[in-house]
Amino acid sequence: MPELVFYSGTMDCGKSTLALQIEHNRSARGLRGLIFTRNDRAGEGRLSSRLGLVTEAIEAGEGFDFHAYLVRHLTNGGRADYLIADEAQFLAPAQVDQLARIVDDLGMDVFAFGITTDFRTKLFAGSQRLFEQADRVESLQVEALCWCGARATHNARTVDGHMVVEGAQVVVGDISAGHPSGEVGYEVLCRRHHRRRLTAVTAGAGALSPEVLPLEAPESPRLGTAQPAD
Ligand SMILES: Nc1ncnc2c1ncn2[C@@H]1O[C@H](COP(=O)(O)OP(=O)(O)O)[C@@H](O)[C@H]1O
Ligand SMILES: Cc1cn([C@H]2C[C@H](O)[C@@H](COP(=O)(O)O)O2)c(=O)[nH]c1=O
Repeated sequence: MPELVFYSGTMDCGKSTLALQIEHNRSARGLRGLIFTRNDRAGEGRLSSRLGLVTEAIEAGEGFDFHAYLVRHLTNGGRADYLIADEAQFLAPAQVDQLARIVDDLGMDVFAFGITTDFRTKLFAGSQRLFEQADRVESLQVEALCWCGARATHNARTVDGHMVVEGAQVVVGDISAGHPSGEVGYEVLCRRHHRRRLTAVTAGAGALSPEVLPLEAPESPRLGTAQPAD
């Protein structure tokens, strides 16, 4: 049975890498896929992984109709055995419904990849609809880690390494400690540190270190940083 599968997680947990692996394995066996994305960091019409791999993709912007595109493609003699949609959190609910229709009416597997929640811990509309419509929701096996060593479950938006909680939901960007001054970046955190707005910079943690473990211990006063109230 064809399926709509949603691979969901935080930023930097390997979603795009997995999308490229699925594409590689299937095309190596003679299957033909169509690859879609929206707002990839590498630019329009690109699906890129932090491991350095990148492939061309069809940009599924606002108003793009997946079902109509597929029907046109097939009517014109094109072939498609499966479909990949990266950055699916940015899709509109109606576009996710089109993906579900492709599975049901055209009999194709659809693999969607996206982050679950935004920097304010709210579900993206595309992700919410995927949770509602997917046959399966899968977590990635490689866990992204918070600076404290715990599994990262939340995405923080940062400016100069400090977590911010105001701003537009969509700001394309990357996780990195080295953003130029004032530029928006992202950092993955555990819930505990997201709640306290404690990033690696504000916690004074350069790299994951045994000194910040065990996780149960209170944030060390050694760090000397003020902790925002809950
Ligand atoms: N230099 C590196 N060496 C090995 N693995 C890396 C390197 N840089 C990134 N990665 C891996 O790539 C993952 C991010 O992959 P990516 O597909 O770009 O994530 P996502 O699409 O979920 O944001 C990281 O979790 C890490 O496992
Ligand atoms: C948390 C959050 C993220 N984004 C953007 C930042 C990136 O461009 C993508 C996620 O890409 P990844 O391949 O999963 O790293 O989403 C955003 O616009 N708003 C947010 O709140």
